[in-house]
Amino acid sequence: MLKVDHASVYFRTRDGQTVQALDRVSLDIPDSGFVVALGASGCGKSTLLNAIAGFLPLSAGTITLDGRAVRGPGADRGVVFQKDTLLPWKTVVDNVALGLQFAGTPKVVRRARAEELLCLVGLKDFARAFPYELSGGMRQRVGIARALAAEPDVLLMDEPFGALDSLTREQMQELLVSIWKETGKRIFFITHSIEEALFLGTQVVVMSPRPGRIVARFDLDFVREFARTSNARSIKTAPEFGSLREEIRTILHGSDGFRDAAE
Ligand SMILES: Nc1ncnc2c1ncn2[C@@H]1O[C@H](COP(=O)(O)OP(=O)(O)OP(=O)(O)O)[C@@H](O)[C@H]1O
Repeated sequence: MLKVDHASVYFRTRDGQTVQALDRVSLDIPDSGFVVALGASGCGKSTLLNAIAGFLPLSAGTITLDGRAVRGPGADRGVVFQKDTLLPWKTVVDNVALGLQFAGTPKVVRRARAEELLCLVGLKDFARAFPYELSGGMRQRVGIARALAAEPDVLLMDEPFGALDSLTREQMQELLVSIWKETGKRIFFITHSIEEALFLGTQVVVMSPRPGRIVARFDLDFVREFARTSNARSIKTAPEFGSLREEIRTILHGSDGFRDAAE
C-alpha cells in the first residue's frame, strides 16, 4: 500500500508570502491500484506527485510505501513527466537502460531488460533509433519503459499524455492499461482531462485549488472492463460514463478556475 496521510505543503514565494499548495490530502494506492488525481491548473497535483516521488518534503503529514516512510527519491518509485527527459545523444535502448547503468547493472543484463521493456511498450524495432527519430507518443513510450526498468513498486505519471494529439493520447491510454494489466504495477496518474481520469482510474480523486485538497473520490471499474474487453468505445459511450463525466464537471466548475484540456 502507498499511503498519503494528511499531507500538507506550504511554499515560501520570492516576495516572502506563504502559499499552501496541499491541504491535508489523504489517499491510498493499494496493490494493483490505478489512482488518478484530477483538477484544475494550480490545485497541487504536481506538488502531490513530487512529494510521493520524494522530490520535495511535506510540511505536515506522512507518506509511506509498504510501511516505509518516503524521505527522498528512490528506485521503488518510477516517474514519467509530460515532457520527455530522454538524452538526445543516446539510443532508445540506452535511454531505457540509463537508470540501470547508474545502478551498476552489467551491460548485457541492462540491455536485455531494456529490450524486453521496449517490446512491452511496442517499440521493439526502435531500440537503435535516437529520440529525434521518434514521435511524441513514441518518446513517451520510451519514458514509460525507462521508468519501469528499475522495477519500481509504483509508477508516478505527471500528465504524461498532456502534450499529445487526441488520437495518440487515446492509443497511449490503452497501451498504459495493457502495461498496468501485464505488470500489476500500482499507478498514480495526474490529468486535467475528466474523460482520461474516468477511463483509467480504479479510483479518481478530484482536487480543488487554493489550497489543494481532495473534494471528491470515485471508485471505478471502467479500466478493469477495458482490460477485459479492449472495447474503449463501448465504455466511453456508456450512459454511466457520461453521467459521471457530468457529475465531475459540475464539481470542478464549482471549484475555482477549472479548464478541462480535453474539452
Ligand atoms: N516551488 C514553488 N514555490 C512557490 N509556489 C509554488 C511552488 N511550486 C508550486 N507552487 C504553487 O503551488 C500551487 C500548486 O502547484 P502545482 O504545480 O502542484 O499545481 P498543479 O495542479 O500540478 O498545476 P498544473 O496542472 O498547472 O501543473 C500553485 O499555486 C503554484 O503556484
